[in-house]
Amino acid sequence: MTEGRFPEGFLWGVATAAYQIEGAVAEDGRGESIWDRFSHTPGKVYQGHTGDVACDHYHRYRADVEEMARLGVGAYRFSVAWPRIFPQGRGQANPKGLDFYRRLIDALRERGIVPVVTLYHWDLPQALQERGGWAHRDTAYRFADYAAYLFDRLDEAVPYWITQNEPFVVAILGHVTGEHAPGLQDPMAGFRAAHHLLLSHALALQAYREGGRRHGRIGITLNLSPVEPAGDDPEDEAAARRLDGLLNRWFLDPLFRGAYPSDMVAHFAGLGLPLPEPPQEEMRAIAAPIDFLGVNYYSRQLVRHEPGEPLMAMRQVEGPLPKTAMGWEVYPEGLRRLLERLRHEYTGELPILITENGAAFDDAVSPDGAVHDPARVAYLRDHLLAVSRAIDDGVPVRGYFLWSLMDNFEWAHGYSKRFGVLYVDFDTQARIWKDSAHWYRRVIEANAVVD
Ligand SMILES: CO[C@H](O)c1c[n+]2c([nH]1)[C@H](O)[C@@H](O)[C@H](O)[C@H]2CO
Repeated sequence: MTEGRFPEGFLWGVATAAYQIEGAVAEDGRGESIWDRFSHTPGKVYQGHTGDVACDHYHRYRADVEEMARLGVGAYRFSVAWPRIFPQGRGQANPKGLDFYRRLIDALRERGIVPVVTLYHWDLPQALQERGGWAHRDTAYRFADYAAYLFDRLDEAVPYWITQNEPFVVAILGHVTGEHAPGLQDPMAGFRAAHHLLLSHALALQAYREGGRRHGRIGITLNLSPVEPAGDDPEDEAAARRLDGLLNRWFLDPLFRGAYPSDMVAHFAGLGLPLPEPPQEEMRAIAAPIDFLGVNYYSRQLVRHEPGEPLMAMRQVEGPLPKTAMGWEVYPEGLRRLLERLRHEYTGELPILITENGAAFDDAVSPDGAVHDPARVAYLRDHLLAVSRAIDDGVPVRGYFLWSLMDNFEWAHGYSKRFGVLYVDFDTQARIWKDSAHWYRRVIEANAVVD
């Protein structure tokens, strides 16, 4: 394959998530989510922004699907809002919630766009949080019930299912740093949540495999990054190994080796965090075969040893490379290296989908009415070239989902960070194609990186 070209049938897509784009948070029976609660809690989100309206996708989905068709994407990755399906997280289902996703999926299929459905993208029903949330084992079983409910009713039309989006972020930012909902700062709750998220994946996987004739493929999405020492001090290298152990291996090892990384278990035990030995049958279920691994890649992590930092004895440092509006280094080579590592250490010939890759930049509408975003075009081009090189080296990458279709609610940053290839004017809800959208359309058409 010549550099920059992609295999026949490569899946080109865009990605979004329910709470970030839908709005209509109290419409048609939807229940409250932890992000509704968190975003309405003063001081948690930039300038008090919430997902109450977001991109109003709940009402504008047909027009948004038309934009996807104009882009020429073959697939669309979106998430189902659990609180629309089960407003209390369990018990009584909400038919109007399911109906919205049926209409969305029908609109996609009418335009030849494959739905790729993420079951959980952070919007836990608040009622389940009040029963303990992900730190409570029962939530994993409620997730499996929710997943089975959707499998039984939507599987005929959904070729790809993703159980969890980024369990690391849910566990650590939601339960240890407190930057995300539910805003806890309790390391033991974080470790319990991490295990219950993996358990929920395992239980949903069992429900999929055992639930009679199923038509699709099922996997999980992890946020993964190369972790590098900021200097050549052996202590910095050890710190990098520790962050790699928590960010990457804490999830990859259970999924592909059936056990938590022993060096990290020992590290936390040494801190007086004796993690309970998980039942072996749970670890076996977590390691059950999946059909693909979803990889979200944005940048690398650069770390130094920091003796005073209580959990990891490390601190992340700013690197020298050009950065996006999030302050993340632009490091496309990291994506190629990550994919090579995955193939050699974990996934082998298992198909990989890049389920998120993209960048935020300070976009603005120019006097000519266009949105010129050369930095995003350059970011996307270089990362697609990295994917193409990995494929040429034999890594079985089967698809790429650009984050994101359109500017949306960027969690604690609210609407201050724009990741879309479509600019959203949140006052009018107008969608304006950025130069990167025109470029991405040409990439898809050519099935290759273009200038
Ligand atoms: C380190 O970045 C993470 O992997 C990551 C980045 N992102 C994500 N995870 C989430 O899956 C999306 O909901 C975010 O909107 C998106 C952009 O921030």
